[in-house]
Amino acid sequence: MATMASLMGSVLLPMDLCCKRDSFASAKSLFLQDLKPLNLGSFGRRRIICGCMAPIRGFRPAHADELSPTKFNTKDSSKAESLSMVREPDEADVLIECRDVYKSFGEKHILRGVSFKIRHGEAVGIIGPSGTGKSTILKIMAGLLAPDKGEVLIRGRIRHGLISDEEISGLRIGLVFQSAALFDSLTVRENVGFLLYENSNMPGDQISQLVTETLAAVGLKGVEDRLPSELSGGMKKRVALARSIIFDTTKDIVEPEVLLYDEPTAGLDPIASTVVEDLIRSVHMRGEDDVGKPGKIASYVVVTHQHSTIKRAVDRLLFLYEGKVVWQGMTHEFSSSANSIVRQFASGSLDGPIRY
Ligand SMILES: Nc1ncnc2c1ncn2[C@@H]1O[C@H](COP(=O)(O)OP(=O)(O)OP(=O)(O)O)[C@@H](O)[C@H]1O
Repeated sequence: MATMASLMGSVLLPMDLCCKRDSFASAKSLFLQDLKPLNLGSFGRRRIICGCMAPIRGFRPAHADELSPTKFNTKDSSKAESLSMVREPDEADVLIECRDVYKSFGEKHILRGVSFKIRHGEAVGIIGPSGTGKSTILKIMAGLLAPDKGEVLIRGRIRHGLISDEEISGLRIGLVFQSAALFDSLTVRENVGFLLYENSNMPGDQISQLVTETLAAVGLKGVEDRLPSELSGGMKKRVALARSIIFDTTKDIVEPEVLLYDEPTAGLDPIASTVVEDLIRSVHMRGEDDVGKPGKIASYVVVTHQHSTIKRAVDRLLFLYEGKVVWQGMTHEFSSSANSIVRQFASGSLDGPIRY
């Protein structure tokens, strides 16, 4: 059974099984087999491929009525004023919202009412002790796992169940797992262009050109024909990132993309970590990629334990502990927080409310 998968541009790829096959065709057939452990078998293939990518047209936020200026009598200024005071001004910028999310595995109650919002343009870190559910919440955001209770809203619309092209619109969600998770039997070109070869009408030479451009954006040149086994760990992570940011440039509408990174710097030496942290920044819309173009990722979320990644790659932090977000704030506020849980975690002390 695949223990890791990557959701890239809304598509799941099997990871650790790929090395057992030696052809692109085999990888394609594994693609669907591996979805079954994730309980996605009932979805047709097209639906999985297009999950999270339904057209933005006709998009209507859950609170569209409340937000409408015609909802309230404008003469009732006190009501309008009190509403404007409680409503956050940039609600329309929210791309993903987790609202009171619960998740258990058997008797283990992992998430117990997790709520937060990811806004357009944000770079957010999720931190917290081991086993507290950070990867679990990423998978729930990506649509790989369904919450037991609570809601995930994608651009204001509640997502029902797992990824499905009919229910989610206007947002691509990419999940980049800790291991680079490449198809070992495919070349770098085939890995990076996998979705486009499989699901777009783009001609092969156009995909190949796009692959080369995307690899250049993450600082890789001349590796298209190599196999993953011929790359260093850091290069593999770059290839995985290229695979998650490539998209069909012939489409009329390109939805914003949120990238979810699960421990992207785990296992890397400090310098290699810095390279990856800068890469994460560079593909973000506020950054600049390796060829000097502005990045295209609208927002990203990084689960990490690494102090350097917290400091270098994210602006805002969510601290998850005992199934809830117990603290959130800007990265620079983290080390000076008075919250005893945060203080203990930041100092690595054995004394404090966190027990191992
Ligand atoms: N599919 C699953 N089935 C059973 N238990 C699971 C499953 N997925 C996660 N868990 C359990 O849920 C808990 C939270 O796991 P998760 O990987 O989300 O934690 P985490 O905060 O990311 O941990 P770490 O920082 O160590 O990576 C763990 O105890 C884990 O064993």
